[in-house]
Amino acid sequence: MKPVFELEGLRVSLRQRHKKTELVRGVSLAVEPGECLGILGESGSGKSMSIKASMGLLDKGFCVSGSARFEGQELLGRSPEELRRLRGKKVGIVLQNPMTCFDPLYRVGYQIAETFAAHNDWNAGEIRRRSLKMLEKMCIRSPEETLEKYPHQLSGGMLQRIMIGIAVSMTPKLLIADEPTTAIDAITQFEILNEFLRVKKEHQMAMIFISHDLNAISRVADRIVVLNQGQVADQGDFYHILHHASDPYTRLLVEKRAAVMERYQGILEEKEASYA
Ligand SMILES: Nc1ncnc2c1ncn2[C@@H]1O[C@H](COP(=O)(O)OP(=O)(O)OP(=O)(O)O)[C@@H](O)[C@H]1O
Repeated sequence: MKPVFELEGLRVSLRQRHKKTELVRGVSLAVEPGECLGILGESGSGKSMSIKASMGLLDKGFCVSGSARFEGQELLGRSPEELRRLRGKKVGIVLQNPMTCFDPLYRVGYQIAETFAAHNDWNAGEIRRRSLKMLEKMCIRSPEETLEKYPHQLSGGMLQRIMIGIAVSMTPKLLIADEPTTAIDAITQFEILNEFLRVKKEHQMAMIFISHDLNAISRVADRIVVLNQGQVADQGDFYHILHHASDPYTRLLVEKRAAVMERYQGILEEKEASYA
């Protein structure tokens, strides 16, 4: 099957005065149609940088080389306008902090409508109908009222759900979620992950799910690529990562997860004992 998206030997460096820092050092990966690829790695491992570099989201100071292809077409070297059109329509992107994606000065409904209008030729009535339908689908109560609200009047979880809803409404070929559950509490995190699972099942779209959290990734990803210091350290399905990964860095992530689970189990047992 032809990949929807692939990176081949992607390199990103930053030149500051006379110093050149390599941030991404030859990353190769591919996402098949209908597949969810998890990119796992600790803060600073190059997860966001790899995606931003391929989608034209980096400033001029960065130097990008190698290859990034979407549906077989090279992305590196394309004009900012071409890449802007690609993002939003064919590639949906959901970022870590939904607050930064909404303008605090405008009502949520206006901002949804603006995005819909920028990528489609829907008239005002169609935009309103689709906005309400999207909010209902994302399980937002009182959709009509929500459209009238300003971002600060909604919770982080609600805004994140709306961001996913906007991205999915464009029926992109690829949905990229960069740490979409990091800035929200555990219960909302659980709901947002369910949302991704539902979208994946319903739309059969290719997805990239970026996270430093092996638990979160294991719920949605079919395959996981582990990044460490700008390089691919390991890859395989969750079972492989959990039981057969040989890379020391990957093992460290797995052990950390086991330690967290053990601690969680201990707290639960303590609580049960105190109730008894
Ligand atoms: N704007 C920037 N200017 C200079 N260096 C940067 C910039 N953004 C990221 N970096 C550096 O690039 C490297 C990779 O960062 P990247 O954002 O891809 O990490 P990440 O794995 O996505 O982690 P996080 O989730 O914390 O963002 C890190 O060393 C980081 O310090």
